[in-house]
Amino acid sequence: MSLEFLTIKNFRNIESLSFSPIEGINLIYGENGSGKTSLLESIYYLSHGKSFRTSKHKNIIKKQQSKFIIHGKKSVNDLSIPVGISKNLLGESSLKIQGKSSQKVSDLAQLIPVQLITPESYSLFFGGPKERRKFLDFGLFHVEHQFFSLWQSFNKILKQRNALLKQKPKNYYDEIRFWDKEFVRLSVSINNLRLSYINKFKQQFFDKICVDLDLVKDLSLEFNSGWKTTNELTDILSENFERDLKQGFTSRGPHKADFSFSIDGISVENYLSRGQLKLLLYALKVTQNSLIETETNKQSILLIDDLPSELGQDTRGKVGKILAQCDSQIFITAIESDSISAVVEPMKRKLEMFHVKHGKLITN
Ligand SMILES: Nc1ncnc2c1ncn2[C@@H]1O[C@H](COP(=O)(O)OP(=O)(O)OP(=O)(O)O)[C@@H](O)[C@H]1O
Repeated sequence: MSLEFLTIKNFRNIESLSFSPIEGINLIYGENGSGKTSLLESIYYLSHGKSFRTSKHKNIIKKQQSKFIIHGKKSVNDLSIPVGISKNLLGESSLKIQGKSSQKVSDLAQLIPVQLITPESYSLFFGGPKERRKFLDFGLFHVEHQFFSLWQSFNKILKQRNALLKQKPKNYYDEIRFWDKEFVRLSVSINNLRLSYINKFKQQFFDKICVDLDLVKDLSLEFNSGWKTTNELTDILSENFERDLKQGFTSRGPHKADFSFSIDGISVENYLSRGQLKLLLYALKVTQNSLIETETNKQSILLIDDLPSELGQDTRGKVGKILAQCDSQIFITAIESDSISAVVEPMKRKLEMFHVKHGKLITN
């Protein structure tokens, strides 16, 4: 169930590169600016249909070239499924799965669950709720089949509701009241799926992934649905109607959901050190991948950019113990090939090293 082959053309500083990753740990190492992150970025692009570094496709296409191409083969139950994506300077994309053109990036995403950890990822704890919702919904997208279509339908209605609140056309009050029935129905369904996912997540996190991690001893995880669920959402929408009308958007609902971690009532971002927050982040991502793996039978992929950055030897060992808890195919970048030995040692998985220089793989 891993990515068994990858070809990249005209992506950042990579003119043409092909390689066969292994199912275990793939270490991509090389000097600053050699193309390590670009390689990870291409795998991320193949699954998400976008970059994690920029929203401008022109930045990604190799200078003086007209388009990039990423092609991969994913093994699924003894089948090798070819997948590919390309984009040109005009922003036109082409997406293929098993030789057939597709319009939906979500088909690619379903096939290849890819999560990313970068040195900046711990901002998940500091940033706004949007990032945390994205994290949660990534798991739901893979684990709960109905989630994606419910979420799409909900967003259509939310957009419509917000437009009515902003523009206030004739009869807007009756129209909003009409749409609110569906708004509430979808909100409750989405919230139920999220609650059930959070419960599974908590179990996996506390009872499996973090059993030996002192860091989480007094940790608690709180989920906020986006409205006070002890009250009916219909009543809450009515109570907030005047305020929503003034603001021009809907202030309560599953689009406002969030989760937070605290230790003895203090939020983790105000309590833990940066290294500890990074460790917690690894635990969250690994929990998510291992849940996807147990619930769906898919092998997921974990991309880790610049793993050694800011982590001491002891913490690297703890990262290794956490990573050992999932069966994901792992891609790690580092400048020095020997800098991740403390991480790899407790994982007890096969390791293959790939040396990148000037956008090319070189054999030592
Ligand atoms: N569109 C592009 N065309 C050509 N080269 C590019 C393009 N975009 C970025 N580059 C260059 O690609 C190189 C590789 O960048 P990348 O971020 O992958 O390096 P890295 O090996 O991860 O480095 P570091 O260890 O410093 O993070 C850089 O020198 C960058 O300037």
